[in-house]
Amino acid sequence: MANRGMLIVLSGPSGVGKGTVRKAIFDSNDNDFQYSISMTTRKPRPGEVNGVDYFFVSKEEFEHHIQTGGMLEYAKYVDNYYGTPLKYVNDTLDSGKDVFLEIEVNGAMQVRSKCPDGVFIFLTPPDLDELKQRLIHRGTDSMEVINKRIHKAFGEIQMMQNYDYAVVNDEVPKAVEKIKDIIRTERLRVTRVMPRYLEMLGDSEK
Ligand SMILES: Nc1nc2c(ncn2[C@@H]2O[C@H](COP(=O)(O)OP(=O)(O)O)[C@@H](O)[C@H]2O)c(=O)[nH]1
Ligand SMILES: Nc1ncnc2c1ncn2[C@@H]1O[C@H](COP(=O)(O)OP(=O)(O)O)[C@@H](O)[C@H]1O
Repeated sequence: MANRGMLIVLSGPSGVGKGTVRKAIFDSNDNDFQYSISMTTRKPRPGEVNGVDYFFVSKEEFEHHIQTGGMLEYAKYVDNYYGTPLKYVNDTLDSGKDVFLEIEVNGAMQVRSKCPDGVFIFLTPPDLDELKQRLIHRGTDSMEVINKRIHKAFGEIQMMQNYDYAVVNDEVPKAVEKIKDIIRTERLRVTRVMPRYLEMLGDSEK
């Protein structure tokens, strides 16, 4: 049986550039992990496609998934539900492939308690003014929603200490390289430990 895959969790405040950085990672030709598409009750933004960006569902459908144990984690974020469907993550990890989640901090902490051996990466803005500028520049949210997201960002940034790594998203290509380096290092750490562990098992069986 293949070794179970590694779970990689990227989070950080809204507008920091998680989506941009994640897309750049997945567009690069050396990418070899799988993106877990989240479920949300948020309405699609122009250009967003169901089953590609998110699974867009009703509140009732989302709550049904929660009640039937179909979510690895979920959170309510600025009036909407967001969550990670459990089956895809489990099946993909079981097949030996690494899975990449891009989720907010409360969900990330739920994942951390269920899968402590995951790799938790926090993407942080150079400063809060820049974060606000990015949200305004993106042009997808009303000023009211932007202010709610910035307000939330204060608390989110304090959660950074609960992550294994923090990466500043000053320039996208640099952040992408740092994240790829982290993943490479973590993979080496696992494969370095494995043979020793297997050797020890072998010894004890002698
Ligand atoms: N807990 C959790 N958060 C999610 C999930 N999918 C997306 N999010 C987060 O929900 C927040 C809002 O997402 P969205 O409305 O798409 O806004 P955007 O990330 O700012 O473009 C972001 O912080 C996302 O990372 C998920 O499956 N679970
Ligand atoms: N390093 C960066 N420098 C400047 N702008 C950025 C950077 N990364 C992302 N952006 C821009 O900031 C806005 C928010 O990025 P996005 O990926 O949607 O954030 P998130 O998914 O974290 O909410 C977008 O307009 C994006 O083009």
